[in-house]
Amino acid sequence: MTTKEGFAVAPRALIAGNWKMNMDRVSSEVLASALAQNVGSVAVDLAVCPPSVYLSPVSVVLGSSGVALGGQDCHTAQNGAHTGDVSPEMLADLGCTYVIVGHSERRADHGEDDAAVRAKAEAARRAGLIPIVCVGETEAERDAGKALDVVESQVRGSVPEGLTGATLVVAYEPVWAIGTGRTPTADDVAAVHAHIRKVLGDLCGDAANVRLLYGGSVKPGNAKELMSVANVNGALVGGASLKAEDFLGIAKATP
Ligand SMILES: O=C(CO)COP(=O)(O)O
Repeated sequence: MTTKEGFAVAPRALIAGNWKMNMDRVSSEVLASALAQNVGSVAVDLAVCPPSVYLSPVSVVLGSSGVALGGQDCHTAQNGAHTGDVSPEMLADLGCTYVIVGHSERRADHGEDDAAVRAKAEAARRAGLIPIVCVGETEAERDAGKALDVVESQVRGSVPEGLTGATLVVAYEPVWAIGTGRTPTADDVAAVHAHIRKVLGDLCGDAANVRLLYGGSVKPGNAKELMSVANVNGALVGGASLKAEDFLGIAKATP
């Protein structure tokens, strides 16, 4: 049986919260606890990506609730003289399932290019983590009509070859939609996601099963429309992932 998007077996949508550099220990635990208690009321997979210093307490609170844990970034090495960095093996050791790589804030603030992002995604696989590889155009690139070209080039440069629906997640996050309250139209999201799916066909054996997340100003109020777009298999949520009610509201609005 195949779904309208062509999945051999439709994966559940994934709603992942990128807490970025927010929260403190107690508020992290309170939020994680609310999600752990309510995960049974949603029909999607949930994941949270807290700041690395709070992974451990959040992991304890999540326990065996089924809410998955992820890192926000990782180094490529397993260990060594890399002051301030965290290896994918360390994330796995704390119970992480996922790690975000290539977020636009890291591409912009830390000069990470596609090759660096791909190396991180490969390192994540070495540690058994599922990389959430982020791509997305800037406003100037979209205005110049280059959104599809930019995203294609990022996918080809950042996604390692040979991954599958079980070992890769890709997040489309238009830079101009992050934290701005602005979102692309459903048609624009559909066009980019269909294009990413097509490009992944050259890189992955089962591109149809790779979950493609949309990220950028996803809120409970717009989640239903955005999450209903063809080839959208979930969301990477920033601001609205910091409140249990909003994050769960997005999860509940996701088909
Ligand atoms: O960058 C994002 C998630 O990684 C999106 O952030 P916002 O949901 O705050 O726009």
